[in-house]
This record gives sequence, structure tokens and C-alpha cells, in this order.
Amino acid sequence: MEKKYETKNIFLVGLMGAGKTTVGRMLSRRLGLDFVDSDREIESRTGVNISTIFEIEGEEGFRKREARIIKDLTALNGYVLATGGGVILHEENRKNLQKNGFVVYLNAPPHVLWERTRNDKNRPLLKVKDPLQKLQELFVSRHPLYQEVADFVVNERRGNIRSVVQLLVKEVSERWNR
Ligand SMILES: Nc1ncnc2c1ncn2[C@@H]1O[C@H](COP(=O)(O)OP(=O)(O)OP(=O)(O)O)[C@@H](O)[C@H]1O
Ligand SMILES: O=C(O)C1=C[C@@H](O)[C@@H](O)[C@H](O)C1
Ligand SMILES: [Mg+2]
Repeated sequence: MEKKYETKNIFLVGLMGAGKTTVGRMLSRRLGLDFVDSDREIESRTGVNISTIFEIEGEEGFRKREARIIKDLTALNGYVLATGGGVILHEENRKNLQKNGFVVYLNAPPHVLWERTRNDKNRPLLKVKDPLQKLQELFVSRHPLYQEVADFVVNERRGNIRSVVQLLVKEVSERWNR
């Protein structure tokens, strides 16, 4: 068995609205694992929301906090971790993810992500005049990094969260039972 599968962890990566939190929570229940969301963990450690961290410390300050949390969370065992959309920007994060668990890229085209996120307010990078264009730019710059870090890629399945969860249950069960 590959060394990384000695730990039972699943790390979900992908852009804002890809379904990391929704899929992650459901998947953890199905597999009897714990669930943690790195954005929520940053908020509970700091006591403020993500937007406030961006306002006070800028994106750079947020990324430093994120890297510390990712280091801590990837060192655990038995977790489904929903990461923040920009986690793959730091090489250290990519290494920690790859080393310690099964990394899944939830991929969906920018217009789908835009539909899913347009009514939410706590995504500072999308507080711009044209959030769809912003998502398109982020997709172009990040897609190769998500691909690079991923052990498995889920392409958009026409709005069906359950089928994504089902597919992932099958994939990890095959790996972990080897
Ligand atoms: N495969 C899917 N089909 C349909 N709707 C979905 C799918 N995945 C997620 N959604 C919906 O899209 C919205 C955003 O999903 P979610 O919050 O899980 O994304 P996220 O990847 O955690 O985003 P962020 O990086 O901003 O935290 C939710 O309302 C969720 O129900
Ligand atoms: O895509 C991003 O860079 C981000 C996504 C969110 O999950 C948060 O981590 C934050 O809003 C930044
Ligand atoms: Mg989320």
C-alpha cells in the first residue's frame, strides 16, 4: 500500500462553489469520518469571519493563517477536510495535502460556480464588479494547480451532489481496502 493511504484522510480542493463543504460533510457521514472545513477553522480560531481577515490583514495575512491551519489539519487522521479555494497557491500546502491523504479536485466550469455563489456574501475575492469574470480568471490560473495536487478529479455531474458523494465513497473504499 502507498504510504499516504496509511492515513484515512480525504482532502477536497477546488474553486469557490465547487461543493467542498457540502460534499465533504455528506461524505464524512457516509464514511464515518470526522469533518473539518479549513475556512471555518480559521474563523473559529480568530473569532472573525474571512472577509474581516482580508480587510485587516489582506490576502497575504489570510494565506499565512491558512498555511498554519492546513499544516495542523493535514497532520490528523480520519478526516474529510474541505479546504479554502486558494489552498493550492502555496507549495507547502500542496505538499502537506499530497503527503497525508487522498486529494480530490471537485471541478466545475466558472459559470456554474458563479450561479452557486452569487447570493453568498462571505467570499471577499468575489466582491468585485464582475464576479463571473473573476471566477474565469481564477479558473485559468488555478486549474493546473488543482490538477497537479489531485489524486482524483470529479468533473461536474449536473447538479447531483449525491452522485458525487457516491462516486467518492466507491473510489476511497477501493483504495483503503487494498
Ligand atoms: N454538485 C453540485 N450540484 C449542485 N449544487 C451544488 C453542487 N455542489 C455544491 N452545490 C451547491 O453550491 C453551493 C456552494 O457549495 P459549497 O459551499 O459546498 O462550495 P465550496 O466549494 O465549499 O465553496 P467555498 O470554497 O467558497 O467554501 C451550495 O449551495 C451547494 O449546495
Ligand atoms: O478561492 C479563494 O482564494 C478563497 C476561497 C474561500 O474558500 C476562502 O478561503 C477565501 O475566501 C479565499
Ligand atoms: Mg466551503
